[in-house]
Amino acid sequence: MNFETFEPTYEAILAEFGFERAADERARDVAAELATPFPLDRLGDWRGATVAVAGAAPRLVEDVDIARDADVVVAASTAVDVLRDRGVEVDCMVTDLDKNPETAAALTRDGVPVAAHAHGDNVPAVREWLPRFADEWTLATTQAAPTGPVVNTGGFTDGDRAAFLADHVGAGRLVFPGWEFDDPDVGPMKARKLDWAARLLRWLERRRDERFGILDGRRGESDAALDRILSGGDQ
Ligand SMILES: Nc1ncnc2c1ncn2[C@@H]1O[C@H](COP(=O)(O)OP(=O)(O)OP(=O)(O)O)[C@@H](O)[C@H]1O
Ligand SMILES: Nc1nc2c(c(=O)[nH]1)N=C(CO)CN2
Repeated sequence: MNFETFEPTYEAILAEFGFERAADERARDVAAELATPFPLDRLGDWRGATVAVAGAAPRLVEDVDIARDADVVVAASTAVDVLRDRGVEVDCMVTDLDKNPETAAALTRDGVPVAAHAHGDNVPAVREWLPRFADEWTLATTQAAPTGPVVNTGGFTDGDRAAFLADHVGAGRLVFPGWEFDDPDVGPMKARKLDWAARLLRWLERRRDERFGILDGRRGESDAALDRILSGGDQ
């Protein structure tokens, strides 16, 4: 997805959370100073592949085999550690550097790509961690307009950004170990972020003409929200 298509949804997210676009843009510009261009073919060839997009819900420990059986594994944040502890190596990590940046830095040094996200509320982490990453394996991302080496392939939370990235590079089937939208153990802010993750994955599902089982029971709410945002625009 390109930014022009993502922008109306981005605006709706900013409005709901009270995030400032200018703060996201400042964060993006900090990342642009620290990162180098990352041609997306450096991810490897995911075209037509079954890609597991691993989320960090507690159920990931029961879903590990879904990742193990996939052609490609792209994992969000702490999902990487859960999978690696169980013998599943990831092909890419997607993170906003807020929980396990040491894992991300080590992956880049081992030649595993990490999509590191800069947003208005993580600038100190961007400044601290991007210089410790191996440039060649660091894909800097933004949710604002892309600039220089910093890209935006769509999405908001680490997990749904991973799915949008996989889609962007031509993934075949997407499967979703470690996802639980109605997780009773998350706080109110995380729950609202997960609501957006569901809407964004619903949007991706519609665009791809695919069915993601994790969305069963949630499509009505997501469609209503999406239709308010997308009516008249590029669906
Ligand atoms: N029940 C869940 N709890 C946490 N994450 C979930 C859950 N279900 C799906 N996910 C996905 O897994 C991702 C990684 O979650 P984790 O809690 O490790 O990281 P995070 O850095 O707090 O995520 P984010 O900053 O994107 O909210 C989330 O971004 C979300 O997309
Ligand atoms: N400005 C801002 N952007 C974000 C934030 C956040 O807390 N603030 N959290 C995200 C995923 O958790 C993704 N994007």
